Amino acid sequence: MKPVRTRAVPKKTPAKPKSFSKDPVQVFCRLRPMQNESDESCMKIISEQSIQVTPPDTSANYRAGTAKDVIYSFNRVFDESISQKEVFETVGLPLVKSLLEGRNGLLFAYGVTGSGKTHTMNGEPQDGGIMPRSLDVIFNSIAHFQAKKYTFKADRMNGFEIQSDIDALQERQHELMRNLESRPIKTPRKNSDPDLHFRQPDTTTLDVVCEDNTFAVFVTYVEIYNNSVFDLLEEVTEDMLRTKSMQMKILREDALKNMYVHGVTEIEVKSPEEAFEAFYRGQRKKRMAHTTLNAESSRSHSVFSIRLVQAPLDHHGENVLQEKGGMLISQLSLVDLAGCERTNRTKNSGQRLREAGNINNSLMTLRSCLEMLRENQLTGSNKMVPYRDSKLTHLFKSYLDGEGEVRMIICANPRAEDYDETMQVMKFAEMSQEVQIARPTPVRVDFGFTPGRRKANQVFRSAVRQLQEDGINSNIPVDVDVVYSLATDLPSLDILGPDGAKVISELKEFLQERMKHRTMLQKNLISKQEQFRALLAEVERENVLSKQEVLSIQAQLDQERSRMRAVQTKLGTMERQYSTLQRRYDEQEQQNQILRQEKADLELALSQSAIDKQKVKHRYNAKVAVEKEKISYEYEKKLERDREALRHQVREKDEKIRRVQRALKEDVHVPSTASSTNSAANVTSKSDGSTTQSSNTFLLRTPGADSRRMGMALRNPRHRRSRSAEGTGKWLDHCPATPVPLNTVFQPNMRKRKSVTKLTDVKDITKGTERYCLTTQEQDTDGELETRLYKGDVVPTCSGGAQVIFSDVELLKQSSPTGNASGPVTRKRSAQMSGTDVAERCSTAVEGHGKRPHLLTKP
Ligand SMILES: Nc1ncnc2c1ncn2[C@@H]1O[C@H](COP(=O)(O)OP(=O)(O)OP(=O)(O)O)[C@@H](O)[C@H]1O
Repeated sequence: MKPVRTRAVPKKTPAKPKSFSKDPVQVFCRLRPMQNESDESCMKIISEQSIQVTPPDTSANYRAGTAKDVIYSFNRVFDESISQKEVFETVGLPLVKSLLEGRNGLLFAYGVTGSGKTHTMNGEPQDGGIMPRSLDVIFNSIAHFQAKKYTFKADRMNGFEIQSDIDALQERQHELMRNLESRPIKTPRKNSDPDLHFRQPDTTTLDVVCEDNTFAVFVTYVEIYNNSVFDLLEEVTEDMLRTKSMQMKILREDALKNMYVHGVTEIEVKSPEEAFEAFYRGQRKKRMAHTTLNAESSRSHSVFSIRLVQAPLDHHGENVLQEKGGMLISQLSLVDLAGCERTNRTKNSGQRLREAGNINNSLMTLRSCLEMLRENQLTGSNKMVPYRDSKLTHLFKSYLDGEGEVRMIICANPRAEDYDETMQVMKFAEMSQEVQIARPTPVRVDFGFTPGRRKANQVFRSAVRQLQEDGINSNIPVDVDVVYSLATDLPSLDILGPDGAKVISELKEFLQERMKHRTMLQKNLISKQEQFRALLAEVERENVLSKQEVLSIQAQLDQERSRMRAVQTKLGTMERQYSTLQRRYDEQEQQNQILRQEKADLELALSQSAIDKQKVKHRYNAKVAVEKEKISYEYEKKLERDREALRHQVREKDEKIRRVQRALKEDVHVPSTASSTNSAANVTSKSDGSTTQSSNTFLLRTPGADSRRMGMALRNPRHRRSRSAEGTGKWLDHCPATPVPLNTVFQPNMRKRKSVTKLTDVKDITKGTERYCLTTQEQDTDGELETRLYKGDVVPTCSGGAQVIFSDVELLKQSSPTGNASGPVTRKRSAQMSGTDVAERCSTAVEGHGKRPHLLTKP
């Protein structure tokens, strides 16, 4: 059977002017069931459209004393027992219908964290949410009208191109080869991934599609995380997946002022299952996290977009018309917003806290945009709406500012703990209902083709097939072209009888009909010409816009290239600097290594030498102790011997004296034999009173025998002054207050000195004094005067005082010429002072004399 040949004149509907009719944002509210039976509810549904919220005792309102019941009204309120299907039919299905009819739609799921947004949007495989049901309905509705894959191809500027059958076929073959050759990188399945085998598809079919069109479905899935857009369907390497370093996407505006994600992966799907496969692939990359309030909380806003592309079939009702103008693109965006949350409840920190901050900020911007839109619409003002403050609002600018059907489903958890946050959500939702959005008006171009041509073609083809099967020649041409003719053929003009007038009137009628028809065709032609001109103008406009866009993209590209070059140069410089620094660091590290080694060696040597020193010290201490003992023993013995000798001498002297006395008694005049025995003898007085002395003799006043008579020592050229105190330093001469005059030249030679008899001021010893001399005088065992000079160096101490380190003892001793053959004065020097004696003297010296200094008894 030949398809119906119509006489329809091809009409092209001119582009409709922008619709000025507006619809408010439709808002629905869904309560989720309580988790625990013991939880207190703060919400009560009072009608299909209204809900009452009562502040619990724990709420901020209650505490502030401003608590009161509030009733909120929405397009519909769903209670806890509502089914997913019912929610879909009320909220989602009208949007799917609009999509199939070529209108754009946007659905937000908004609410506090854990209130059931994801549950409402996605649901479970057994009981799907709005998204899977929408896909089911779309594919059910276009099932028989789908275009072959790759008939439509995304042009990456938010538009589509129609490919020829051959190109589409080639692409299909390439895809097949690709799939055979390489296994695509698959994101690992999570345990939480649903098993689609148990899926219960929605069987609803909408009978609104234009049957003479062909359809294709494309899906994109993006997330807005920390105010950046990421493509969840982008093919990523395993590394990128592991490190979650996906590339950020930018938002752009197309020629028709629609916002889109530049370079987003748009996948053509031929069945709901293919769409789910893509969705769950993206879902695995979506940022989810466990929080206090939700075990699987979305940390980003996710946008799953379904784009439906439809284009009319040609006049045969068989192939897609290769006219870009006939294409109609509609989009449904399903947005699962991340839940608003108060950080003091979630106890989030670190990355979770930053995410929560970004989520709350973007939701706040959405709120501000809708508030500003409402204000502009109510007051007629034209304040700037801050779409660009957040990627979320920027992406949906074309809906809010332009055309589209916007709906919002508020998910609420009725438990009392969520009251404060839920109130904010409710207020925002109620306010949103006052925002008006322009009603979308799909522009369909009428090419004047016969409606129902697809069906006619199908019937015709099946008839041809049937004829062929029956063996009948079925080469029947198909022609459904529009017929342009003035009318049917002229009626017969032969006037054969008296009824010629009738023929003439018929002819007249025919001609009038023809003239009418001609006028109609002329009008039609004129209107077609106008439409064509308008179409041409539109095409030209699009062309100009495209050229402008190309130019701007070109300029951007150039800019990007030059920026990239600059960055590369900088990178090169940085790399060089880095390698120099790295080299220096390595050298330094080597140096440090060597120094550390040397330090370790030195420390080892030091500890070894300390051990050696300790050993030597022990050895010498032992030796010194032995020597000391030995010397002291010998000294004791010698002392004993000396005493014995002295006693012997004393006895002899006594004996001599007694003999002298006896002799004196016996004989009063005694010759000058006493000169050899008298210690004060052999001094002759001169007439001028000066004293002279024979060589090698002294006139000495000993404190013992001669009592305390003073006299000048005779000078003996053989004797020099003591050199023991020579030197440049300043001396502190510490001598007794009343020294026994020695009458000797053997005085210490202190050029610079300060004499003290008592050390009362520490400054005496600390200020400028370098050397110290302590003079003591005492009697020896023979009763002779023994003068000792203890000399030492003054060394400052760290506490600001001074200490004296004795280094020398000088002994000045005199004895009677008769009692000691070795001479009248014996000078001994000793550097061997007992440590304890020196310390005693030293402390006495430094602290000052409280009493007379001790006299040393040891030589
Ligand atoms: N209406 C409901 N019926 C049954 N279970 C529900 C319902 N709403 C939510 N739930 C359950 O509550 C839990 C949290 O829900 P969901 O993940 O959808 O919350 P959300 O609002 O998306 O949270 P977030 O903003 O943190 O991502 C899930 O286990 C979900 O199955």
